[in-house]
Amino acid sequence: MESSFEFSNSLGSVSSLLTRCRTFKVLVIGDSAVGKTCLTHRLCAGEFPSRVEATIGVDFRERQLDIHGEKIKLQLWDTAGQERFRKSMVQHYYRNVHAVLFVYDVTCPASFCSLTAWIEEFRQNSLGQEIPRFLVGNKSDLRDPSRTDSQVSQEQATSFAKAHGMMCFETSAKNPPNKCGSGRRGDGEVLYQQDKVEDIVVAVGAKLKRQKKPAAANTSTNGSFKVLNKKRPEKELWTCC
Ligand SMILES: Nc1nc2c(ncn2[C@@H]2O[C@H](COP(=O)(O)OP(=O)(O)OP(=O)(O)O)[C@@H](O)[C@H]2O)c(=O)[nH]1
Repeated sequence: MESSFEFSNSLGSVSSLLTRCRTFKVLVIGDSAVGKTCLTHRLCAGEFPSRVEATIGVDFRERQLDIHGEKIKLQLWDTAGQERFRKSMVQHYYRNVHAVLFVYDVTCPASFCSLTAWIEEFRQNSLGQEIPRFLVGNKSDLRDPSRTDSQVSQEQATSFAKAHGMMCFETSAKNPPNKCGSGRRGDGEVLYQQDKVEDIVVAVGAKLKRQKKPAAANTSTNGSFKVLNKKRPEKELWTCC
């Protein structure tokens, strides 16, 4: 009796091992107000939040994915863009990170220029590991074809991404396109592209799935350090799948 109980127990643990999904820590960084919180909401919950406040410290959201038959979980770390809300947290952000989304606002060239500083911070804190990085231009719904000078062009984004070895996307957390598309000027230059938000999570998931031996995700959610959170309850950790 006892041995069959032990046997079924061990079968249970084998099957739970087989069905357990790998968790990957994905850092979302960029200037304040580029839309990191809204984007992570959209990526995880499929909706635009009705109300947002500046992130204090970090917020977490999770998204489970099925990539070619393997379940994986992306743990998105929505970090504070404002220096005063992130100072003491920076080292925690980068601990055991598996991927980074660098976010800028396509209608705010200053947020694009800041990417160099964000990349430098990443470089200084990530101990030189080969971590997949993605560039995301947000707020594409605000693009005004008559004011291209005050916006970040697709060409700029593409060449920046290429120079830094990143995949590059342009989307809108508020009004995401249903299908991919692009806009061209008379001379054929691509001014913008439209990526579905889902394409971004799938690209991140697919890249991470291919990683042979991911490090364990950061233990932040089991209280390894204090997370300074916003006051509003909907910003707390939740899982959508
Ligand atoms: N039109 C438009 N507005 C957006 C979009 N994404 C975010 N916003 C708005 O941009 C503002 C800032 O959004 P947040 O998501 O709080 O920005 P954040 O980068 O998380 O800012 P911090 O927490 O300070 O780092 C809010 O007013 C949002 O409603 C978008 O895709 N389109």
